[in-house]
Amino acid sequence: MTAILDVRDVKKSFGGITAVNGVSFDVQEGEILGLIGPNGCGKSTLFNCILGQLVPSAGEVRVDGKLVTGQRPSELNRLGVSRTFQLLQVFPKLSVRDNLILAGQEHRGSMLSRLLGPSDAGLTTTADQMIGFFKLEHLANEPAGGLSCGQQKLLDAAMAFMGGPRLVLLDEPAGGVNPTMLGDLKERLIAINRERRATFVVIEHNMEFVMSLCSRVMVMAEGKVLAIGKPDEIRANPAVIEAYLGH
Ligand SMILES: Nc1ncnc2c1ncn2[C@@H]1O[C@H](COP(=O)(O)OP(=O)(O)OP(=O)(O)O)[C@@H](O)[C@H]1O
Repeated sequence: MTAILDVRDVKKSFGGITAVNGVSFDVQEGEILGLIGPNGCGKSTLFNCILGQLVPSAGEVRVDGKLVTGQRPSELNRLGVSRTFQLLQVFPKLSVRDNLILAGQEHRGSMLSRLLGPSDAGLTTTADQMIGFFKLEHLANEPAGGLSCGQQKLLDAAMAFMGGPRLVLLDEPAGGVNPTMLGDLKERLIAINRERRATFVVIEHNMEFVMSLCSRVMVMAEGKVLAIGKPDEIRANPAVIEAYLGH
C-alpha cells in the first residue's frame, strides 16, 4: 500500500547547524503518528520541510507517492495536506465562523483571502459543520480573540480541517490547553480520524496526550530518528528513556 506520507533521508541545515539530519519515516492512511523529542531536536524544522515552508537541503517527500519536495504550501493544500502552527494563526477580531470561512478560502488557494477578508464563497455550510463537529456553536459569532486558549486551539484544529484534508500536521495542539479542554480536543481529533479517515502527524510535548492519542510515536533527538513504534514500545525503549522521557 502506498503511504500517504513518505519522508526519505530529509536533511536541513541552517549555516553550520544541522537541524534535521537524515530523517526517514512513512505514515499510512488513517494513522495518528506522534512526533516527540526534546526542545531544539528538529521537529518543527521537519514539519516545515514536509509542508513547503522550508526547502530541505537533501532528501525527498512524497504524498500518495507523488514527489512534492520543496513545493509551496498552497500546492500541498491542493493535494489535501494541511497544518496548524505552534503559535495560533487565528484572526482575533474576526468571528469564529469568519475565521473558518477564511481558512476554507486559503485551502482553496485564493492568495488574496487574507487581504480581502472572508466572503462566503459557499463555505458557510462547511464552516457551520466544523463549528458543530468541534462543539463551538455557542461561540460561532464571537470574535476569536475573546476565546480561551483551549477554545482557540479547537478553532485552530477546525480551521485545518476546512479544506477536507486527508493529512493534517498538528504542531503542539495541546500547548497551553487546560485539562478539560484537552479531553475535548483529543476526543474531537479521534472522532475526525475515525469518521473521516483523516490522517495526522502530531508534534506534542504533553506525553500523556501523545501516548493516548497516537497509534505510533516517533522520537527525535539531535536531528535524527531515535525510535519509532507503538506507544508502549516507546515508553519501554531504554534509549528513549535515557534521551528524553527520563529527564
Ligand atoms: N530559521 C532558522 N535559522 C537558524 N537555525 C534554526 C532555524 N530554525 C531552527 N533552527 C535551529 O534548528 C534546531 C532545531 O529547531 P526546531 O525548531 O526544529 O526544533 P524543535 O524540536 O521543533 O524545538 P521545540 O520543541 O522547541 O519547538 C535548533 O537548534 C534551532 O535553533
